[in-house]
Amino acid sequence: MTDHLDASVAPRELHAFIAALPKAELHVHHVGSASPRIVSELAARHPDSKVPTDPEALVDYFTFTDFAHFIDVYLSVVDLIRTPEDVRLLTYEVARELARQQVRYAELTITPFSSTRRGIDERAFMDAIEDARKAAEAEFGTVLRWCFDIPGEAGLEAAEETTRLATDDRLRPEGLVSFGLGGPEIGVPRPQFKPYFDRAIAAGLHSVPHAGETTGPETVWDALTYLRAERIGHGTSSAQDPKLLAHLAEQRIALEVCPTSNIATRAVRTLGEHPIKEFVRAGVIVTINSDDPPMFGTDLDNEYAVAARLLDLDERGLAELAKNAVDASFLDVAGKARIRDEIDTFTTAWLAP
Ligand SMILES: Nc1ncnc2c1ncn2[C@@H]1O[C@H](CCC(=O)c2cccc(C(=O)O)c2)[C@@H](O)[C@H]1O
Ligand SMILES: [Zn+2]
Repeated sequence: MTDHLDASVAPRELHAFIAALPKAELHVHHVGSASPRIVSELAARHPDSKVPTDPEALVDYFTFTDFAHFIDVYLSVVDLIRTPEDVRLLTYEVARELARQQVRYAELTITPFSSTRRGIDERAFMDAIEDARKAAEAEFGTVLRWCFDIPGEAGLEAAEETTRLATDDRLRPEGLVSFGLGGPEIGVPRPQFKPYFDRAIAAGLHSVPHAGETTGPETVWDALTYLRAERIGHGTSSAQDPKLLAHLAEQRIALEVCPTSNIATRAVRTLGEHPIKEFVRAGVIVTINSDDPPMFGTDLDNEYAVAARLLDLDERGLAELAKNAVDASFLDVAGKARIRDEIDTFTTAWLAP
């Protein structure tokens, strides 16, 4: 990423603080978190794939000309995940990477339709993610929860299948807490997904669609009105609509901001033009997230460093950002209090003379 607001300009002590700060991650995709090592290993196992087997070649492969190109490449990686064991390994390794960054709690967006339509047995899929979740919590101490998302461009068949997998009591995994909608927004109107979100919400799931990443603020309004969104994935274009910003602030609907993602997919031209500062100025709750970290050459720590630069934050400001994510999460009250306390204790100790 070449930008004059490169996160590497943040002082070294601030990087060390971020690396050790206990955090929560609310917007990170399962397949989009596959490390270069895992991607190249899977690519070598499947020589029919166009994904490079050399981790270094992946840097070029993960350079996107626009959002549509990003989704194309994303799906070529989805194609590499073919067995329940691939799913289990991927999930476990994602948790390891989150734990390395002191992530105590993460809501991982999973697209089960993409796996079941490629022939992975639905029962085996659920068992694989749950097995990895439990192992990760026991071994790394990181608590994982799932958001199942509809790949909107795949149509209402995908919506039906995702809703079924998320609401059928015999299938729905214990770790599932929310329901989302991802993929391209252009030509994929949000209102058509209302009946599916209604069913998911009735089954006790929280609504967290992507909106306003690649289209205007009207998509964010649609996500609020039709899909009853409790948080918004990205919501970048909300900055174009002061009434929307005021509404998000007043209703305490948090935005899941992923700065580097927005540059990598070319949703935003440069980091300097990213509207995160306008969100904060308008009183909107901002959380910092990594989206598809290896594909965008980033990780959650780097996103916090980017945020520190864009918002001119010191350690206390970064701790407040980390607490925003805890508060906006779907953890229970006791779970939130535990991580908030940990953040406060850590920050106080770090800043003590
Ligand atoms: N920044 C992002 N913004 C939005 N979404 C993002 C982002 N990053 C990752 N995603 C993921 O991409 C998927 C898209 C998958 C998709 O469009 C599709 C279309 C047709 C067929 C199939 C298939 O599987 O056969 C899939 C989404 O569901 C979402 O989980
Ligand atoms: Zn996303």
